[in-house]
Amino acid sequence: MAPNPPQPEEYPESLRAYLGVSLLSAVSLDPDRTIGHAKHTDPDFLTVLLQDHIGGLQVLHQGHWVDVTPLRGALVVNIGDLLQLISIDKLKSVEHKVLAKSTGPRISVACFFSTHFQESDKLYGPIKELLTDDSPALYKETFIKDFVNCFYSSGLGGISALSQLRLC
Ligand SMILES: O=C(O)CCC(=O)C(=O)O
Ligand SMILES: [Fe+2]
Repeated sequence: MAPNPPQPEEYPESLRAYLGVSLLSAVSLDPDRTIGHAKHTDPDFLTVLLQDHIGGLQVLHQGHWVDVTPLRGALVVNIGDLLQLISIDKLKSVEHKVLAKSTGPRISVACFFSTHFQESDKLYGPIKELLTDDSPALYKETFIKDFVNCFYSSGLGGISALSQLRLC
């Protein structure tokens, strides 16, 4: 029998404080009902994606949309906006979208790492150790709840929540 997965309160404190807990969400796309999932970056720290064999996920790479080949059992790890914010652009969130395929309905399982599922009054800004004269702060500090609210009020494809916090 598979062991029970650790519960969020069992995660190491350092991981919980930075990346938060995860939310699992199944995303299904039926080609008869939709053309896909609009382009966006994820408003979290990391997203781990399990896909099926249908495919459809594309990432923007050097100005071109590139298909992510669906590999059975492979996990796709996307960097989210909050990791870009705290790493002051050392790690960049990936723009992605999903196209519905005529070959059939598609199911993916996304695990979003963020802290907005728990009450927190922590302000997120640049990791202090990364700040130097050549690498100054690029974004205003933010509460995760404000960041996520901004993401949802901008809508997919709108002005990203991250760019609204950009200092220069
Ligand atoms: O279904 C996928 O492969 C990606 C879904 C996604 O980008 C999201 O839920 O943020
Ligand atoms: Fe996404």
